[in-house]
Parts: sequence; C-alpha cells; structure tokens
Amino acid sequence: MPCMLQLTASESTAGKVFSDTRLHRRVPQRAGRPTLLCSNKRSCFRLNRSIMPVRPRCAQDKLSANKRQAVEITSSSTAKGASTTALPMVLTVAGSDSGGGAGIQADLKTMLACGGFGMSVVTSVTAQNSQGVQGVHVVPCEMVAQQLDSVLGDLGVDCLKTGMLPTPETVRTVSQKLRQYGISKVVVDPVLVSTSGCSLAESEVAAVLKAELLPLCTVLTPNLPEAAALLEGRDIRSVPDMEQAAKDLHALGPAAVLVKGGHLSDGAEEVVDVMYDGERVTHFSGPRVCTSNTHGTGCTLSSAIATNLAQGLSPKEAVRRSKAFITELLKRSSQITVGSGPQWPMHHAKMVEPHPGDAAARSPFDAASLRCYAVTDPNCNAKCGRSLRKAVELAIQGGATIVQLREKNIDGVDFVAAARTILEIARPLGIPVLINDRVDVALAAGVDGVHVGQEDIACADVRAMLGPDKIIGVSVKTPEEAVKAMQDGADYLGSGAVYPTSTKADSSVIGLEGLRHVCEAVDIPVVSIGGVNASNVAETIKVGCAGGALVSAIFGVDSPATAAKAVLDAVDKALVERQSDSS
Ligand SMILES: Cc1ncc(COP(=O)(O)OP(=O)(O)O)c(N)n1
Ligand SMILES: Cc1nc(C(=O)O)sc1CCOP(=O)(O)O
Ligand SMILES: [Mg+2]
Repeated sequence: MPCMLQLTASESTAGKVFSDTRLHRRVPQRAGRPTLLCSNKRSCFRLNRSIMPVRPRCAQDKLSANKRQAVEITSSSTAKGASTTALPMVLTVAGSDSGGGAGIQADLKTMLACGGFGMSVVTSVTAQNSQGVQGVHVVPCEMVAQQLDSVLGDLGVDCLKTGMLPTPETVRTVSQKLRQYGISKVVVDPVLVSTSGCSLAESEVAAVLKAELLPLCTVLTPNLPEAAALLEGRDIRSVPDMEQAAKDLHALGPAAVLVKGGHLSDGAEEVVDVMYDGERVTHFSGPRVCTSNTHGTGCTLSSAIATNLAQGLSPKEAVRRSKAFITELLKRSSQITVGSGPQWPMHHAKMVEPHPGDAAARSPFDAASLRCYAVTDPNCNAKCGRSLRKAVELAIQGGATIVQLREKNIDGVDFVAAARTILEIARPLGIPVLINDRVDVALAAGVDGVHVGQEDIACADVRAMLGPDKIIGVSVKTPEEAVKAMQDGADYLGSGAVYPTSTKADSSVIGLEGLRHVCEAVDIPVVSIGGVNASNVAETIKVGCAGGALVSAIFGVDSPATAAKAVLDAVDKALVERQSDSS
C-alpha cells in the first residue's frame, strides 16, 4: 500500500491544506466584519481590519451561494439550516493521529467513503503509530473555539461528531459552541483511553461529558470500557448488562445510546451492539471479523453514523448502515500490514475502490440474455428420450438465450464432462451456460456462471470464489432477499414460483404481485420461474421481469425448439409493449 506523509498546517475545512507558508485568505466574519487570516507553519493569527468585503468569484456556483447564505444566517447568530447545501456537511471535533488510522484522519476518510463533506476541528495532536501513543499535545481551548467558529460560522454543519476531547475545558468549549450554533445532530464517541491503554483524556473529562455534552447528544457510542467509565466503573459482561447500561446512559440525556459489544469476551461469533432510544432496545449483530487491523474502529463507526445522520437517516437506520460499513471495512482490511506494532489500521479506500462483488467491479450483465432462460431437468429428458446435449441443442435452436444445467442426480465428474459438451454448442453462439448449485463444477468446467438458491452457498461466498467476471443468479421470494442478493454481488435474480409447478413442488407460490414487489425492490434484472410458459410469460414481463425461466415448458414437450421460440416471441412482444406503455 503506498503510504504518504505530508507535513503541513491543518485547515479546519479539510477541503484543502495550507501549502504555502505565506497563505493569505480573506474569510467572512460572523459579525459581518471581514477578517484577514494569516497563517504559516509556525503560527496562525487573526487581524481584525476594516477591509472591503470580498466579492464572490463564482456567483453561479451553488455551493458558494449556499455558503453565502450560511454566512448571512450565522451573522444573525443562528445555526445554518441543515439543508442549505446539497452536500452532507459533517464535522469531526477530535484528536489528530499521526499514524493515520484513528482520530481526525480516520474520521475524514470515513466521511469521504460514506459520501459526506468532511471538516475537522483538531482538539489535540498525538504522536502515534502501530505501537501506541508516544506523545499528546493539547490544542488550547481558544484555538478549538476559533476552529469551531470558522466552520460553523461559514460552512455550516449537518452533523457534528466528537472524538478525543482531552480536557474538561475542551468539553465545555465544544458544548458551549454546540449550544451557541444550535447544532441539533451530534454524535459523541466518548474517547477516554486508547486501545493501547494510553489515557487520551484527563480524569475529570467523564464527569464534564456527562454534565455538559451528553444532554446535547443525538447518538452516544461508547464501547464497554467507556460505558463502564461513564457509569462509575460498573461491570458490563453480557448483552443484558449492555441493555441496562444503554438505558442508564440514556437517562443522562442522549437521544439514543449505542453500546458496542466488540469487547465482550463471550466467545460468540457474532458481535452484538445494543441501542436504546428511550422507547425500545435494538440489537445490531454482525460477524466478528478476525483481524489485527482494528485501530480506529470506534472513530470510523461514529463518523459513519454522523455522515448517515447528515444525509437525513434516522438514528436507527444510520447505525444499521454504519455497522454494515464497518464490518465490511474490517473484512476488506484484514490482510493489510502497516507498521511493526500490534495494532494495525484499516484502509478506508477499500470501501471506495472497486472490490470483487461490487457492481462497479464487474462487466455489466446483459439483461437481454434472460429473455428465454432454459433450465434443464434430467426427468424431462428421460421422459422424452433425449440426451442432455440433444435437449439443449434443440432449445438453443428455438431461441433459448441462456441455459442452466440443473442436473440434480449427477456426480461431479460426470457433471463437469456434461457441462463441457454443452459449452461446445453454446459458446460459439455466445449463449451463457450456468451451473445450478455447484460452484466446484462451474469452476472446473469453465462455464459462465452459477445459479444458487437461499439454501445453497451464500451469494457473497460464490462471488468470492468466482471473481468479478462470472454470472451469478440467486433465487429470491421477497424484496428483502432480493436486496441482499443484489448487495452481495448477484447479477440477476430468479423469482418464483410465480405459478404452481410440479417440477419443484416444494416451492411456495408468490404470484404476480409477489414478483412485482421483488422487481420493484432492485435494479438488477429479474427472471420469472415456476409454472411459466409461452402463454403466461408476458404477464411476468409486465410486472417488471427481463424474461422467463422454464423447465417443463421447454424440456418436457415434444419440440423444445418450437417451445423456446414461442417463449422468446412472447417475451419480445411484451418487452416492446412495456416500453411503449412507459414512454
Ligand atoms: C433462474 C432460476 N431461478 C430459480 C431457481 C431455483 O433455485 P433454487 O432455489 O436453488 O432451487 P434448485 O433449482 O436448486 O432446486 C433456479 N434453479 N433457476
Ligand atoms: C427450478 C425452480 N425453481 C423454482 C423457484 O420457485 O425458485 S420453481 C422451479 C421449477 C420450474 O419448473 P417449471 O418451469 O417446470 O415450472
Ligand atoms: Mg439450488
């Protein structure tokens, strides 16, 4: 991984860094009188002078216009409204981690990865790396206040998060500014001690946090040691203990409390975080990711929550998404080696750059391939006295656009051999061949993909095994299953049974309405299956399908070619009608 260290003065908006030691910039002052800010790498000072207000250079620029509006609002001492810019503006008030894994640095990386415009107020400068914390330099409260004024008085904030607040005075300063600017969305990550055991806050900080900051807080995110510290050293050893702690912390003022369970040593494979919002307790579970790359997880989670809140999500939905984000980030970072100490950071770029399984990392799947989807069946072929190869040949002759080999009674060796003979027919014609259930067979035969159901190997695992370029189809019955499959890297969904079918008698019927809900929930193509034939396939196109998947209507009849042609004609006609209806 390329590592970069830049020595520079910090700029509280994080939009750019001071790169010139004699940088002069005019910034509007809240009271309406412009201020000339002079900064170099050793000092930063403010000169109040009577100079002409600066004319905005890009009057048409929306952001600039919004900034000006924010200035007008704040110059009458009111906080900027959350919707004055289209960007979710997120501010972290925290300590700097020179190692880049936690603190301000992790916060800004997270805000970027989650789609926020990250800004920063530095409360403390720490010298830190993978081995621990070597030094802490507290930023004077006047400078913390000045940074807050710079950001809140000009750019505006949709959500603010706090991290390391090293002294009681820092907590008081931040709380006072939150009240002054009327900041209504506040995430408090009560950073007290570093993972390596170094104290990051003076001992009186917990008491002042409770008295001053928690009453202003929207979501409080303590881990178990932090929750214990805020509750007079209470033992928290189980999920019921966490629930009680969340309720007791809620009584101190936050609208919601998320007690994180990562430190619970109960041997469970799942990590459960517990949230209490004054009405109900919610559990958020995710797999425990086995990795040393955990430095900065608390900062990252709280920043993700802040960015999601800034985007208008409810606290519960913001936490749910942020938990999924951190779990995925931990997985994707688990192999990264940085530094010689015990604690390695995560690499947030892993959530931005293409990853196997992301739609962006794969070549787009052509939904037109699904128009006439022929799914083989050994019983149909036996009944009609045809070999698998002959049956597929006829289906393709008639117009089948994709073939799935659903050979349930065949062993692996024969299955691979059969798949290779089908490839000989299909590949020259550009017809994709998929294997039902068996990822090993698909890999060995080199076919185009796999179709799996809810009881088969999980889609995300299939994607990890097949890589970004193979086609993966997943069977779903509900919108929830559909969204999950899409997120896990499916290219298309098979949804049914739309009508009763004796080919898979145990498949419950979802009907056309069930199919419509699935189609509406996702933006990957859906193919209908279960009792589908040339006479009813058009109905499934009307509710949003890209095609029909058929077993008996193609392979259980005298002429698979004629049957496939009738299906393809019906689908194409229905697609044209759907197109003209919508235009
Ligand atoms: C296109 C398509 N859709 C659904 C299925 C069913 O898959 P699954 O639920 O795994 O059931 P089996 O086919 O394995 O019995 C499918 N095969 N193809
Ligand atoms: C393989 C399969 N999957 C289904 C599902 O509901 O997911 S129904 C089904 C059988 C479809 O066979 P026919 O076209 O003969 O009805
Ligand atoms: Mg299956």
